[in-house]
Amino acid sequence: MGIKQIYLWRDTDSEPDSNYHKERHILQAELSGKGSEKAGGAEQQTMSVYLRVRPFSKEELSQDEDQNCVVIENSQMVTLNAPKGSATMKSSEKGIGLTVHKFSFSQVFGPETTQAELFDNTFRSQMLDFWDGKNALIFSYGVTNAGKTFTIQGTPEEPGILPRVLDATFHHIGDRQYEGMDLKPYLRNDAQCLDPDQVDQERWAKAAIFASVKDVRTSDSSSCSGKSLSSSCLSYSQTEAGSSQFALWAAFFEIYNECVYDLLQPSLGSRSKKRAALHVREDGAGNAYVKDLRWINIQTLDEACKLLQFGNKNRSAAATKMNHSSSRSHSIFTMKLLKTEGGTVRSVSEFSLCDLAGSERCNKTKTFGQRLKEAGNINNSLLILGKCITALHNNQNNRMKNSYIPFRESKLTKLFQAVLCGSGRASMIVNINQCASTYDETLHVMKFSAVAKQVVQVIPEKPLESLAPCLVGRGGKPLVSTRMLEEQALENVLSEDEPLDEDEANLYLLPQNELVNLFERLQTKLLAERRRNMKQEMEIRKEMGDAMLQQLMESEELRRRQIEELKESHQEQLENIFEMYKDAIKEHAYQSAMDTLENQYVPLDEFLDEQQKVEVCHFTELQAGVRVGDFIIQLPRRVYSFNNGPVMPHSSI
Ligand SMILES: Nc1ncnc2c1ncn2[C@@H]1O[C@H](COP(=O)(O)OP(=O)(O)OP(=O)(O)O)[C@@H](O)[C@H]1O
Repeated sequence: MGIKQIYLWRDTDSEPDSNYHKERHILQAELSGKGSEKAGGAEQQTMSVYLRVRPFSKEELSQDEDQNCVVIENSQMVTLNAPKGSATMKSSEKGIGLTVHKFSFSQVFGPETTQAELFDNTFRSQMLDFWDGKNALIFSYGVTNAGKTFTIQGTPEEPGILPRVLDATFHHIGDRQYEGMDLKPYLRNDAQCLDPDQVDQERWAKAAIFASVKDVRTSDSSSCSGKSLSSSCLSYSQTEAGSSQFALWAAFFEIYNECVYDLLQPSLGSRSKKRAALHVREDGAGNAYVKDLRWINIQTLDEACKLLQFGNKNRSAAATKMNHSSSRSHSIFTMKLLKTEGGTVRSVSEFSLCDLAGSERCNKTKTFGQRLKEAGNINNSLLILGKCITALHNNQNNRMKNSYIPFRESKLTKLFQAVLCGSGRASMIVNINQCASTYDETLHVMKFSAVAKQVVQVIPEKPLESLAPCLVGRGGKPLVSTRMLEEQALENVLSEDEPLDEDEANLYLLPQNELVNLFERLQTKLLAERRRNMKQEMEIRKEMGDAMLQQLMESEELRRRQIEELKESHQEQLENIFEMYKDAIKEHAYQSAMDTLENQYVPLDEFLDEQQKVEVCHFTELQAGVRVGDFIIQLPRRVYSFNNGPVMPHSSI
């Protein structure tokens, strides 16, 4: 396969300082060949994505899993051939998709690659970054049983990347171990100065973990043997001279069903107790960290291995059809290296190794109930990791159109957001097996990694956060002003790494009047710039004002039209109601008239009878009236004759 072998640390006879710088230079030269470039003091580099193909196991060979599905073309190219019966083959028979896929990687490692070869050719540059105060992240990705844990942790006989990084780091520290245990990582990038009580607590916590590991070690096989790897693999030299000292702290946690659990919590042994999930919070600078995560100070490889062993015991593992002991959680081992000088913390760097849960999809693993929920959460966080990587890549391709990157949608991506965005170097190891039965899942993994490979990381030469860790005391109160630390750090950057360029250096040689002129010119420039900015701001404000006014007018017009329409419809309704009333009144009047008529109706016979009666009555009255009239006429005469005797007929009174 022709993998390049580079044993940089073998040269133990030469000067330590020169060794270190020589290593850096060679690695930088290597990196420049792998697509890294420098722009404005920042290093731009596509994310390193390595492929590791694991060998077949005896059972797999006996089950006819070897169907030439994975063919390694060269050190960077691999071909996948769809086997008969796979979904990919069936789709291609229907005319959808291809049966052959080619993928390229930063480097491809075949089944015969040893753990040492893999480590030497991949992650050393990140380890040097870590020693240099920068952050690093490695994550392993692949389906269950593809060799992720083997690559990250390995076995006692074949230690993986993590024990190798630890071993190399302890060799790098050598006798410059900061024994005090009173400087501890705090939040994401800061350090805390512990008082004696707190130091005692740290010691007890550490002792409690190690006490329980002793029992485990006899029964459990550990991936990390605790014996130095230097003799078997590489020899490391102490690299930097000077008064620096180092303190290494480690944490081990897992993300299971979107909950973060501390794997270094001793109480986890008891099955009845429910584990407490930890919260993911943000520090003042927006960096995510796990609140209340247990950090243990480790001073030897043996201690580190015990931690790993302790955490592994706690790791939640659930049976699936594909691999009975498969891990169903993302496990993350994080180291923080505090570099101190004269009681001041110069830098805090972080190195995380993330062993992702198997990436298989639900249907394949035949999962139900709790397992289905697990699979859903695992797939979700991996899906979001994929989405983040795709969005990062898309944004880099099209800088005008920045799309949303969903870092916050899963704990995993939230925690690694800073590194993925360039606060450190991130790399990915893709693990695959060659089995025909898992071909479709493997193809899915390969497609995901193809996108990841295109993500460009812009890593500042000196990330500011690593320059200025804030030292805090009990309760997180700053002990030293951050500004002072920043100034000191800036001073360091200027004095050590960035010699003044020619123009800046010449400034000191200029006579005073020229300096005054230069100052005035700069001041004029500054004023012009400010004026330009102000003008721009005013234009923007005006544009925004106009747009708002326009919007207001439009909404007012809309409202006016709505009111008008409402008025019209009300008017219409009123008119209708009025018409209805009018009709009702008419109807009522007619009805009343009819009722009255009906009440007053007299049949004709009755009416005629009645009329006759009336006439008879009238006649009778008339007759009676005549008689009365006669009587009245005769009355005076009668009265006279009564009084005076008989009177003359017809004489008037
Ligand atoms: N490169 C390799 N050489 C030899 N054996 C390997 C290699 N890679 C993996 N194996 C073996 O294959 C098996 C599965 O590997 P491992 O447990 O690392 O898979 P995994 O991807 O981590 O699975 P899971 O997702 O379930 O954790 C183990 O027995 C391991 O020892």
